[in-house]
Amino acid sequence: MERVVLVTGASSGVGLALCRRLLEEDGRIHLCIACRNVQKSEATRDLILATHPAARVSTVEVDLGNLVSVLRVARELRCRFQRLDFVYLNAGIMPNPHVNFKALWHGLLTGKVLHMLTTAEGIMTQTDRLNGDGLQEVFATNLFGHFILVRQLECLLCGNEKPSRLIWTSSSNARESAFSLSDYQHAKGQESYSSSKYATDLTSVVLNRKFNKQGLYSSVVCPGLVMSNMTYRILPVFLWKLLMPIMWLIRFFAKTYTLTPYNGAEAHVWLFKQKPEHLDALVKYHSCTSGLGKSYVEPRKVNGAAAFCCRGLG
Ligand SMILES: NC(=O)C1=CN([C@@H]2O[C@H](COP(=O)(O)OP(=O)(O)OC[C@H]3O[C@@H](n4cnc5c(N)ncnc54)[C@H](OP(=O)(O)O)[C@@H]3O)[C@@H](O)[C@H]2O)C=CC1
Ligand SMILES: CC(C)CCC[C@@H](C)[C@H]1CC[C@H]2C3=C(CC[C@]12C)[C@@]1(C)CCC(=O)[C@@H](C)[C@@H]1CC3
Repeated sequence: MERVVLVTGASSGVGLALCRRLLEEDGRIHLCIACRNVQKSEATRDLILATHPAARVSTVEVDLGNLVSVLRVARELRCRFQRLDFVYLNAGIMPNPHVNFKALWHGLLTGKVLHMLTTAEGIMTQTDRLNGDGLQEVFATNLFGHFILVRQLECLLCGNEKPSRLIWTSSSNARESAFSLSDYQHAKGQESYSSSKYATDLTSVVLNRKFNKQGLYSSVVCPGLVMSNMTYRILPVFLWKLLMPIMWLIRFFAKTYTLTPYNGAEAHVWLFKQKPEHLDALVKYHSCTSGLGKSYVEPRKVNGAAAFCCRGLG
């Protein structure tokens, strides 16, 4: 039976590399790519078919920051498919990023520089805004749109012969201290990206609690630092290119400097091959690349997730 795999944010970066890598793993899957509009869907399908001409690739359009669009695509998917085996919840944004280089320099003096270079803790802020639905844009796009999509697709994901899987692209920038239940959309702070990714980690834990019995399993991954449209909005492309030799050097000390979308998709592809019953719901799977360029996956506990579960909030 062919497996049906849905990937959001498939038009570029990690999502596009993931689509190609999944087809390298199993050329018989039915890949359904979700992009923002028809032009992007068709261009992405052409790109994928150029390297995998025999692949079965279909398209759907969704703006994850627009609830009407999410409900519409869920309806369309329910009509088109009888079940979904894998859903990669990968689309994401980081609008108006700002890097505090002074704090990075201070980190160098206080010995925290490696932590800063891998998590961006204390050196990155964003300016968020309200979207058309009156929700904070980062929360809505990175988490809430995906969450509503999952809930709307329950009938395709639960109670199937084989377990179905949700795989969320989170981040090592996810931080407990950036998230607050009393301001879960992060309207008041300037770390909306970090908050949305931490909320994603917790959501995955809670989804496992609720749905494992019905054969649906959820995992979170971090692709590491990847050169993509997202990072090209943080610093200009030419500067990243100039910094490339330094980043290859940093990679000897910071294994999460995966740098390419292909390497960044390592954990996503690894999870595709694992039995979900053997995975730990409280772990985030990190794509890593060694100094010599070898890719591998490292599991790390999600900070505060166990405590969150114990408090019974799930
Ligand atoms: N790059 C990095 O270093 C890291 C990235 N990540 C995460 O990886 C994921 C992929 O990002 P990456 O590949 O780097 O960046 P890209 O910007 O290349 O990819 C983001 C994808 O999300 C899509 N997207 C954005 N907003 C929406 C929306 N409202 N509705 C539907 N699709 C949308 C984009 O579509 P469109 O082409 O239309 O804009 C694009 O396909 C994100 O979740 C990001 O947070 C995590 C850790 C590190
Ligand atoms: C590496 C260079 C010599 C200096 C670059 C400084 C900063 C622009 C980067 C240092 C740490 C980076 C980082 C991210 C963006 C660029 C930096 C702030 C992310 C926040 C990108 C998105 C993510 O999800 C995180 C995992 C990244 C963490 C590290």
